[in-house]
Amino acid sequence: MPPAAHAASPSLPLDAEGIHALAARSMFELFSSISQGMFLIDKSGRIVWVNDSYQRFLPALGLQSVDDFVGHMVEDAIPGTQMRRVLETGQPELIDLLTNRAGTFVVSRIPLRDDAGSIIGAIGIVFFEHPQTTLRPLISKFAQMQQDLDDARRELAARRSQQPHNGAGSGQRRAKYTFASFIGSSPAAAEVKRQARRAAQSSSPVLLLGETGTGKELLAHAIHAASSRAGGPFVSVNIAAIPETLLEAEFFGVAPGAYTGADRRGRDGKFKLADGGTLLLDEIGDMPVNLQAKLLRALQEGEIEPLGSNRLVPFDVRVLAATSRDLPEMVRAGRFREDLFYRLHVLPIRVPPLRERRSDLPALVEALCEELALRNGIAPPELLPDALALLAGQPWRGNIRELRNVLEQAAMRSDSQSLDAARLARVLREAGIVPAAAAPLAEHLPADPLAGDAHLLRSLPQQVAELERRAIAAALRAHGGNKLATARTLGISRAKLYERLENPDR
Ligand SMILES: Nc1ncnc2c1ncn2[C@@H]1O[C@H](COP(=O)(O)OP(=O)(O)OP(=O)(O)O)[C@@H](O)[C@H]1O
Repeated sequence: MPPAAHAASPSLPLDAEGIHALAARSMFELFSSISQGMFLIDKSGRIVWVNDSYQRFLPALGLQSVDDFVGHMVEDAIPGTQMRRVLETGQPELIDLLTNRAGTFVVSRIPLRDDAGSIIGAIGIVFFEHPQTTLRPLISKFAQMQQDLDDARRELAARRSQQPHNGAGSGQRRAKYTFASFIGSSPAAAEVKRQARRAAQSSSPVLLLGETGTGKELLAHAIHAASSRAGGPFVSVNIAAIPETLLEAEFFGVAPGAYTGADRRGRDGKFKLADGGTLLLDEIGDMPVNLQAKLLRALQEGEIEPLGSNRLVPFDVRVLAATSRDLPEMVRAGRFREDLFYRLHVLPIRVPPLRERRSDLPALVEALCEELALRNGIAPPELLPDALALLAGQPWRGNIRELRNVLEQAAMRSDSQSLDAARLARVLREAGIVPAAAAPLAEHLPADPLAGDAHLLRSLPQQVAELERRAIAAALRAHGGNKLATARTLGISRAKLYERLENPDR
């Protein structure tokens, strides 16, 4: 039975048993006062006691008074509760997340036993409500630590691959994404994936052109992962992020003895690190003109000259380049070498902005919400139809990166799991975006409205293949990835489905 809610009596005998009883009682009182709420159930699962602070959750649970709570079976009063599991297993659950109509909570469930060790009931404790906001500092700290750990691991891998007995091709730098990571089945997304898959089969340079945040880097990873070099390293260098004076060493490396001090031993450049694999030259439009000539020479000769050395070192690297700048315009203005442009422009791929593939928005939102929920340890936010329509109306100049940031901010600032248009509009304004009018939900449209009929002016087999791809993707989504159910819905055999999935371009 619930202990009295007053301080422990000083008259208790202070033998071992008495101290134990005192400790148990003060722990109970401590938890009752520091937590957001606490209740007890008996061994049948009936609620027998609730403390005062818990009672403020009752209206959100749809209950009028304590009488609707105490005396009722726990699962009737608290949707989604796992208290019965504790009665059944006898195992405490020290920390768990519970989400129901009243919100998301960090909870503890502790079994209660009698002197003979039999379960006589359980204590339910709510430690935090709205962990998305109350635990935010903790979650951010954890995310930061995770980031630091990832950085340290990358650094370590980079150092190892620079050591002479552990070659750069040891495969520690792997692609982070595959084509499956590129979400979207709109005509524009399907076309860019088709071109990128083709590019993966070739060894020529690829130039990824598109606005910021459209997924150029993601596609570069995917091209590498699907290419014959997938077993080799994938190395990326962000030219815009490196000071001009350090770029040459970063690209081509430094010979031993070229510098005094810490760098005396020499250092491999990105071309060496990517040997046997793929090198992404990200933000190639930011390459200083004097280095453009050196890069062109390296690409033409297949050899680099580390700083401070007079030796040419051959490399075996497949080069991908990406930029959000207007490279042809830069060539016209004399800010980018024409010969280097043509050297890189062998397989150009234009990655479309989000506003040209608005019909991908629902799928992107779903994938991004799941990703951010996993990363932040929260339940994935759900967007109500008016919220999706609002997102569909925005120009998204920062594209998918901007969409992801907006969703993350909305999820972190919201106490509820479902997000409506009003809440999102507030987040957009706080992010400095004046919300544009909502647009009809893309999934109700026959095709991408901005694409007009242009997507129909292609060969029929191409369009049929595309329709098949979209139908397969939609059926897979509807069946949560279950291939047998997908094949049944589409009226094809499972073998045929696998064949199509493996070779979507047929
Ligand atoms: N089609 C997509 N599906 C899922 N996520 C995507 C997609 N495209 C981009 N993203 C995500 O959006 C973010 C930005 O993508 P990425 O860095 O590849 O863009 P970018 O075009 O290289 O941008 P920048 O030019 O600014 O470097 C990444 O987190 C990426 O995972």
